[in-house]
Amino acid sequence: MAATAASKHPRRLFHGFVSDELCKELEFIHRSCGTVGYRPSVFSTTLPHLAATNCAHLILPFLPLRDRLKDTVEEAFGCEFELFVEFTGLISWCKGASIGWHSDDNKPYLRQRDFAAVCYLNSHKKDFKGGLFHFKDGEPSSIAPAAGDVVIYTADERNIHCVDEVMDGERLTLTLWFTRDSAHDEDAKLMNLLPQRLQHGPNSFLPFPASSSMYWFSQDESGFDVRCARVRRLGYDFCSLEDNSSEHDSSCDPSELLDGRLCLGRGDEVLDKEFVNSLHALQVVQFCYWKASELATAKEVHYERSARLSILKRTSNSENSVPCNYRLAAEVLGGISDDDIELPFSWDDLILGNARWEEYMSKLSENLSILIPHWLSNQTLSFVNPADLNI
Ligand SMILES: O=C(O)CCC(=O)C(=O)O
Ligand SMILES: [Fe+2]
Repeated sequence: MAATAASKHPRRLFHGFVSDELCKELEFIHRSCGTVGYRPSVFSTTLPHLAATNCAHLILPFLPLRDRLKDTVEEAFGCEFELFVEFTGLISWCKGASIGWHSDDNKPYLRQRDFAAVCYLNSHKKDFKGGLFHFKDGEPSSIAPAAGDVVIYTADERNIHCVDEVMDGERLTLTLWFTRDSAHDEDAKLMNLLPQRLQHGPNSFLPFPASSSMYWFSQDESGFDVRCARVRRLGYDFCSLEDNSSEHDSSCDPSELLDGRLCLGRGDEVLDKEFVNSLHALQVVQFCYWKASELATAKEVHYERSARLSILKRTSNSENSVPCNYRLAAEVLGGISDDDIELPFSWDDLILGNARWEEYMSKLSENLSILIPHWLSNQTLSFVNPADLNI
């Protein structure tokens, strides 16, 4: 009987729960802010990490979905108690990542987890190979991730599950766990980090990188910085302007160069614009990738009015010296080799994209400044349209 089956394995699968546009926006956030994750071949972007790297404004796009998931879980499982979000994170699994049979509350430090929600942000076969999800018993028994679909289930032994090894590409999810225990409320943690943001002022939307070890992916004595790998994947690289590079202290850790001012290069050219650090440049490049088709149609109109930035010839001094194994990066992040990277956009698109990135970030940042005092007084991070707050 259906009712018995549902109570034996309380779970639900929803198709088309997350819009394509939001899937792409969250992918942009992950590819421009993510760090190396807690398991091999995994990258993650958590909300506290965004707050800690001066990107708290990038929490806003998560919130309406986060609220909707909480309501859906409470309703689907008939919760007569309040739920708290314990964890919200973008998680990507690359070649070689998998997880065997488990329940999500199966460690002493995970006992507080009552429910899970996994939102698939990209699709099996199209974006990655392998990575199918299976429940040990009950229906549905297997899920081929498709962008926009969401599976929710109880975190206990009624929903033992596993994920097949990812064979190629990057499998991206937004994963949330919910708890009845207010001591594990993620909002409370975030609330402690947000007031710092108010001190920086509403126009402070430039990212601060975390420690360079958080971006270092290592495997078998080799490795790469995920920020370098991700700009490289879109055809660019970080470089310094010639005059600056001669001043670098050769004894310093090359990864620390990624914390300071740098430029973007492509082939033998360098754009004459300094970004405050690698995360800033990476965000602009990833933003252009996200908005590539919009930028391609908008640029004719734009160039009649805008002043162009110049493109310089690269010199040997401008190479950055972070020792990345790009072959390993290409293997881990997707089957694109160094020789056949497709360039999705031109310098012109990048210049226009940089202006659009500033508009996007400053709007989010302004909204965040309106919302923080409201959140602090309510002690919860639920989504409200800033225009309705009448401040
Ligand atoms: O990404 C998925 O499909 C599920 C991942 C999982 O089981 C976990 O993170 O515990
Ligand atoms: Fe799991």
